[in-house]
Amino acid sequence: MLDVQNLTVGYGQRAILSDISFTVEPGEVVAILGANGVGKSTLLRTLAGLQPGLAGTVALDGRTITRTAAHKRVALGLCLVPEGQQSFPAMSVQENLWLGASLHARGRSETERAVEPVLDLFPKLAERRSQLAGTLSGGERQMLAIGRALLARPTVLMLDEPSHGLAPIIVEQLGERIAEIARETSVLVVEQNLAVPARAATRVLVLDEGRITREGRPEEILHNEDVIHAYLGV
Ligand SMILES: Nc1ncnc2c1ncn2[C@@H]1O[C@H](COP(=O)(O)OP(=O)(O)OP(=O)(O)O)[C@@H](O)[C@H]1O
Repeated sequence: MLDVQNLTVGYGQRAILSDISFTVEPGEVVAILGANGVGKSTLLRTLAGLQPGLAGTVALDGRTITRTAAHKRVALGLCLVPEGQQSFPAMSVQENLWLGASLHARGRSETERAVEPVLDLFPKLAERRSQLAGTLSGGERQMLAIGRALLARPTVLMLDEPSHGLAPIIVEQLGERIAEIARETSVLVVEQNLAVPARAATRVLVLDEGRITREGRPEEILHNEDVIHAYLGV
């Protein structure tokens, strides 16, 4: 599905991550863990086509997209929800979702029908459908950002630190929703918080000093205190 081989990413000629290889298979939630500044956002931005890789290849469903423009990657099914929960603050929750649906849906009734599964997945958004997005809580804004991305019908959804700034109970709920999303859409999530991978990940990779240093099932990585201390500084 998503196949990343020997990817080197960075700024100018300065490599931040070197020789990164991994895959995301159908139905998987792959979590990439790493300390502040290790290059997690840089990796996702590169996969999304928002900045060029320095070396290596990226393929989606067998098709090489290493040099494909960002908007075309979205149309092919690779969607990024960046950190910061961007939506349109002066538009209501449902208007934000309608806009997300407009990539595939035609006309008002088709658009309204298209957003129903997202409102089912996030009942809080259904309750607040007429509220302005700018007045939502941080957790609700995150759900809205994920909901909008889902409306693009991605085959791989990439989430950049979705737990950032959220209360622990909301992070747990978010982890559960991500596990639900993975029944239809593969997920690649970068995190520092262990609660999201603990609830949703099928595989965990650890980034340290520019490389993937560990890879395993969540129970192998997340309960290994040496790994957690050494690589995440928590
Ligand atoms: N536009 C840029 N130009 C040059 N260097 C950058 C740029 N953006 C990020 N960096 C540097 O690249 C490194 C990795 O940054 P990145 O934001 O990818 O890390 P991160 O793992 O996502 O961090 P955090 O967990 O703190 O969000 C950092 O040293 C950062 O200062």
